[in-house]
Amino acid sequence: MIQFQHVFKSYGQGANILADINFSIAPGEFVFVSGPSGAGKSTLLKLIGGLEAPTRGSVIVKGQHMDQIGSRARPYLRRAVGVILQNMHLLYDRSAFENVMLPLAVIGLSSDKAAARARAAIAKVGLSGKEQLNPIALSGGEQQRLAIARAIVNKPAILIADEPTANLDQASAQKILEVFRDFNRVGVTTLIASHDLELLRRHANRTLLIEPGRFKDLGTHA
Ligand SMILES: Nc1ncnc2c1ncn2[C@@H]1O[C@H](COP(=O)(O)OP(=O)(O)OP(=O)(O)O)[C@@H](O)[C@H]1O
Repeated sequence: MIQFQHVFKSYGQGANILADINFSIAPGEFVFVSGPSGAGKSTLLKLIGGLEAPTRGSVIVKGQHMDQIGSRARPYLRRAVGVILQNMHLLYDRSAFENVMLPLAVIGLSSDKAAARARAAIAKVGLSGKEQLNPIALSGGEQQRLAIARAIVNKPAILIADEPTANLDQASAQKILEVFRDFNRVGVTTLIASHDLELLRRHANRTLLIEPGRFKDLGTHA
């Protein structure tokens, strides 16, 4: 599903953030990406989402070399990966519902179908009834769930999330994790970057550890 082959990544003339990274993730896996701040967790997720290109090596997602895909395949692949970045990028001049509708605008669904899908996505993350609120009126955990609804509304095969539980209390973090688990249970391959060791300890899963100058696949631990 996702393969990294000898991947190097640096920004501009800077040093390598990632150096010779190799791993593969099978369909339906649930994987944490962990490591200290600045080690390159977001960078790794952005490579999978096609938001950054490797400096060297291959990133292969659903059989496609991300650096070689033509402009026609790119939107398809972009939709295959639901991306939740650290600062969520919610639009605060629109309603929660309109935020979730945004990714549907480009795929040519009728407005009825799009609205039904957006409502279903909002229901899946437990926000039914809050559709017309501005995101600013939602709690941190609810905003995070809204960002998840927007990321899954196109039914991606892969979901990647960068620190989705940052700044949340334990109970809200737990709820967010459960939302991801629900999507994973129905087959969505899920990658979550987190440096919350407590969270990682409580949820035994395969973990990829990125430390400055070191990458380790810790495998699945109980
Ligand atoms: N667009 C960019 N241009 C230049 N440098 C960047 C860019 N994006 C990230 N970096 C640098 O790459 C390094 C890794 O950043 P990255 O965001 O991937 O780390 P991280 O492990 O996700 O950190 P955090 O846990 O703090 O979010 C950092 O030193 C960062 O400053």
